Amino acid sequence: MTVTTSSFVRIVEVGPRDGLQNISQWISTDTKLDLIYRLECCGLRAIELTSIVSHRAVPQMADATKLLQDVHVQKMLAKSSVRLPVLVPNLRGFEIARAHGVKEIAVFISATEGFSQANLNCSCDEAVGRAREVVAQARQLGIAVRGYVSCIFEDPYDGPTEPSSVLGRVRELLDMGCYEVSLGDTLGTGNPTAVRVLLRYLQYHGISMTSIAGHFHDTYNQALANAWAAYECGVRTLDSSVGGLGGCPFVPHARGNLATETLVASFENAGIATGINKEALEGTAAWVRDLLRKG
Ligand SMILES: CC(C)(COP(=O)([O-])OP(=O)([O-])OC[C@H]1O[C@@H](n2cnc3c(N)ncnc32)[C@H](O)[C@@H]1OP(=O)([O-])[O-])[C@@H](O)C(=O)NCCC(=O)NCCSC(=O)C[C@@](C)(O)CC(=O)[O-]
Repeated sequence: MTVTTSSFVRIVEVGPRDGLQNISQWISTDTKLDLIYRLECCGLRAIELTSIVSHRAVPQMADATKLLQDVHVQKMLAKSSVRLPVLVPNLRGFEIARAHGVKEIAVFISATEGFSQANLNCSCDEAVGRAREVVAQARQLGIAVRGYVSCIFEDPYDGPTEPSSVLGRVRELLDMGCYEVSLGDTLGTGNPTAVRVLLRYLQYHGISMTSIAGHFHDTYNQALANAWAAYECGVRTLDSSVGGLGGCPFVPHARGNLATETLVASFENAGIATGINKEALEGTAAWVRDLLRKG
């Protein structure tokens, strides 16, 4: 692979949503807003703000509406310089997002049944149906939609995932109008070989890597290597979370995402631009670690 200084990778920061959603201690709305503001100041230009989901399922996201009403968030939403997706599982979540001026949402499905039931309380096909309704309405209103497919390598309840299941779900999301599909190694059991095999399989079946993002959890310290494997296969969008926060409440022993500061340092050191201020990001990561230590 030839790496030139004109190479670029786009980072989608998922810290305020995926990063925080599995933390049991309550994090105040002000602290969440502070995190979002700091991330923006680091130069991140795609920040997943929150999710509008059941407060019983994910208590940490219960203040999504309050967060979206914040004056600074409203100003950020009014500008077009930062993409600020909000995760929604159904039309109800979409309606709330829309009413608060959200210009981008993310819908999420699983490649596997066990996780779909645990996460969304419905089958994969039902989840696709809900996503389709949401995407149709969003598209009519000019709201951009990102899609996620979870459990690309393994499901915590069903075991290994068939690549054909991933392909089918990716196609469905793209066909319904998602501009990009983020592939979630939800358990973090992937490795660079598995990433290459899956991405080549998707490419072989006509999926363009320009419409794919990588979302790697770091359970076995493979997330950075997996990000590189994805990059080598042509993926130019990678999800990560400052401080390596993250995990899904419906994955037993879930571990964090690839840390944004690790991703940025590794790619910048290899001459691949991220547009992010490394020093400011390190400062924010230290702030996050301090915050969680204090509890
Ligand atoms: C999808 C449901 C709601 C279905 O839940 P359900 O029980 O099938 O649906 P329901 O319609 O019967 O609603 C249950 C309760 O949720 C409420 N409700 C219903 N919809 C909403 C909404 N939009 N916003 C707020 N509240 C809502 C509804 O009002 C009701 O409230 P209650 O009567 O219990 O007080 C539920 O299963 C849920 O919220 N699940 C949360 C899933 C979640 O957030 N998971 C974590 C994110 S996914 C992830 O982390 C993976 C990813 C994306 O990062 C990629 C990767 O790593 O793989």
